Amino acid sequence: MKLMVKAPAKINLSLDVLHKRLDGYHEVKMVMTTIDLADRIELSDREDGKIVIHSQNRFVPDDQRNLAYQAAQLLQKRYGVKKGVTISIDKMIPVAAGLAGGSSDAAATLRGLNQLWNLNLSMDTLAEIGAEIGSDVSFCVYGGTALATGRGEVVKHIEAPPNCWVILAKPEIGVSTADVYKNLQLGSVKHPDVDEMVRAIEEKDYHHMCQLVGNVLESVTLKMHPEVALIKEQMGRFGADAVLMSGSGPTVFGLVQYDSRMHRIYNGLRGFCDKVYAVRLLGERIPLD
Ligand SMILES: C[C@@](CO)(OP(=O)(O)O)[C@H](O)COP(=O)(O)OP(=O)(O)OC[C@H]1O[C@@H](n2ccc(N)nc2=O)[C@H](O)[C@@H]1O
Ligand SMILES: Nc1ncnc2c1ncn2[C@@H]1O[C@H](COP(=O)(O)OP(=O)(O)O)[C@@H](O)[C@H]1O
Repeated sequence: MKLMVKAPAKINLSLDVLHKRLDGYHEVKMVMTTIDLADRIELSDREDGKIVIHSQNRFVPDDQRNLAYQAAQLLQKRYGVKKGVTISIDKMIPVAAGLAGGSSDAAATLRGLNQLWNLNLSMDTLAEIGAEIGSDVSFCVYGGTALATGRGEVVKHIEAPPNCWVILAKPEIGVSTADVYKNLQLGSVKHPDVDEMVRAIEEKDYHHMCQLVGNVLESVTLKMHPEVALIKEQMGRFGADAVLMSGSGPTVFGLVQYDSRMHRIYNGLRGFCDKVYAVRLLGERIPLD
């Protein structure tokens, strides 16, 4: 049997880091939301028990390093599944970009295999399993919009943000999330007001939401890669209502409401930047297939 699943990217509208924990992770408080840029994943049953990854993208690992592979392996081991699976990843989300592409592939694999292998697990159980793969995987299991705390795996759902365009610009560099957290100097950062961001979203106050975007990891990545600051500047100049780096970067996103403004920014950035996209917010949770 075959199954297609979509794995949408996320952006962080607000990202604060509270402190470094004893386990080496950082305690975070962030608002995440899914966007209409998604990898497409095809899952095909195998009788030989093997997990096989196919992807045309040379940056996507085809072995145990792939987060989708890890998702399938965890389900096999935990639930004694004898079947295997071929996971074909049609990669649309840029890799190592701060958009949780790998985490979303893992989450989509969990949702899809739950169905393909008749496991009947709840979304909450899939999210718990996801947390073992990576901090962002739990959120990606549900999608939608959430306040994420802990190391990112404690997910509280909130309303979808007011709808708008999201323009994404990714320079031709990849960023290691671990390096960014390692270089973060918490004494000297400006903390965003995450609670106020949640309120603005729930009140569907687009302009207040735009005023509140903030990400403590931004200064770290900007120092490592000055081209990210240049993209931010360009997006602001072309008229985005809010401009912010997503996650650990290097992707910069801009928010706009009007189609005409979206086209102006999109066209202005193309040619200047490696990859540019204009997509809608998804905002709503992914139903259990
Ligand atoms: C920064 C964020 C924001 O959403 O996203 P990305 O930029 O990766 O998309 C996340 O916190 C990234 O989550 P994720 O990419 O799942 O991280 P993990 O695989 O769990 O961890 C990778 C490494 O980042 C560091 N890490 C991650 C999460 C966290 N709360 N504290 C940390 O210190 C650790 O060094 C860890 O070894
Ligand atoms: N399915 C996958 N898709 C993309 N990258 C993956 C995948 N599985 C593992 N990786 C590895 O994870 C790293 C981070 O990728 P990604 O999830 O795209 O970025 P980010 O954590 O910045 O959102 C990549 O460098 C890649 O080697």
